[in-house]
Amino acid sequence: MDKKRILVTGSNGFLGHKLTELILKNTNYDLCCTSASVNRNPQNEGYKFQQLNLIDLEGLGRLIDEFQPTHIIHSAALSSVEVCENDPVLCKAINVDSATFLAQRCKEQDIHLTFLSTDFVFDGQHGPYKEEDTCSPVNAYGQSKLDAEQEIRASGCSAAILRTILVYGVIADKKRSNLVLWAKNKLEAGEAIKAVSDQWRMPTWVDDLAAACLLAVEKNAEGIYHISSDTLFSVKEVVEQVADYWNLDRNLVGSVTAAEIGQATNRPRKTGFVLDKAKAELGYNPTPLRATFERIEQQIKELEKQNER
Ligand SMILES: NC(=O)C1=CN([C@@H]2O[C@H](COP(=O)(O)OP(=O)(O)OC[C@H]3O[C@@H](n4cnc5c(N)ncnc54)[C@H](OP(=O)(O)O)[C@@H]3O)[C@@H](O)[C@H]2O)C=CC1
Ligand SMILES: Cc1cn([C@H]2C[C@H](O)[C@@H](COP(=O)(O)OP(=O)(O)O[C@H]3O[C@@H](C)C(=O)[C@@H](O)[C@H]3O)O2)c(=O)[nH]c1=O
Repeated sequence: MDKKRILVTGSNGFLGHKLTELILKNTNYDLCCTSASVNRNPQNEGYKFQQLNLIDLEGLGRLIDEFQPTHIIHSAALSSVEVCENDPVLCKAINVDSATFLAQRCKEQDIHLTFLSTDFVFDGQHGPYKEEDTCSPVNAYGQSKLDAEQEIRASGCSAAILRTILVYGVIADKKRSNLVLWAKNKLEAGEAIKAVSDQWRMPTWVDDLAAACLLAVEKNAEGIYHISSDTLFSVKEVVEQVADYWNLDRNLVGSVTAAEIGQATNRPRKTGFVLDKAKAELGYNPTPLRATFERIEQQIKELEKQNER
């Protein structure tokens, strides 16, 4: 059986690192990675890497012609809410126009597209959300992702749109922090932190998200799927779970409201997802929070050993 040829965009990113690691473990896949900067993944053998700015659509088209992917996992994005608010032109170019171009190419060349989207397509007034619930983004980032979703669906290409939430975990690139690592590192340093008490999320372990992407690839899945953990926590409760698991001082965990950190209007208050469709159609099975912490602890130790070599 011919190998699947997977092109991953945003390979230097949080999810991109995990996707590279997971895809390289499977001999049925050939991998090509692309990202705006030079390859930051220390796992830099066994696949083609092409540095490319996605604004260069001609260059992106040439890469697709050269690599001839059967599947594209489009993970690249301007993923900062604030940057997207401050630079709507750049936000549209990266988050919408590149996705639109890829969808058109995928339609023309019969390539399957997996697109990463977000809970920020919702307004956060009625979570947890099903895939068919009405979208009403409250920030430019969420709007750009919804616009991309709509362009992809209008293209008629074979596509899975995976929406996810507040991704956490550990990768080799220490520059890419996230809620869990931020809380763990601060509390281990004995530093007091303030966690948001009035935002509710179903945080997603990056390893589960990468696995979900490959489920979509394997099944040539079509449509929108909600991918997250299946327990709704306030952000502060997630941080308290981190303190409890790693036996850190809960008293260092203070409260802050979304309004106090300038996130009252530009972030949805309560999201979370109903996972029935992803579980039934993809076989998606999220890892419980504390079990993800156990795996993160093991991965941190493995990375420390690799760094000692
Ligand atoms: N992290 C989260 O909590 C969530 C993420 N998502 C979505 O999942 C996807 C992956 O997220 P995550 O891994 O956190 O993203 P990151 O921000 O960690 O990585 C995004 C990657 O996109 C690349 N990129 C950005 N602009 C360009 C450009 N102009 N040309 C080429 N590459 C570019 C960057 O490349 P480089 O580093 O080389 O410059 C970066 O590595 C994104 O689409 C995001 O919107 C959805 C919900 C939650
Ligand atoms: C700065 C700060 C943030 N927080 C919380 C707020 C927020 O819920 C969480 C993460 O803060 P951030 O602003 O980095 O993350 P935020 O931009 O809210 O996260 C989003 O990222 C994009 C890519 C998405 O698609 C969304 O699903 C979501 O994951 O940390 C605190 O608790 N205390 C703090 O001091």
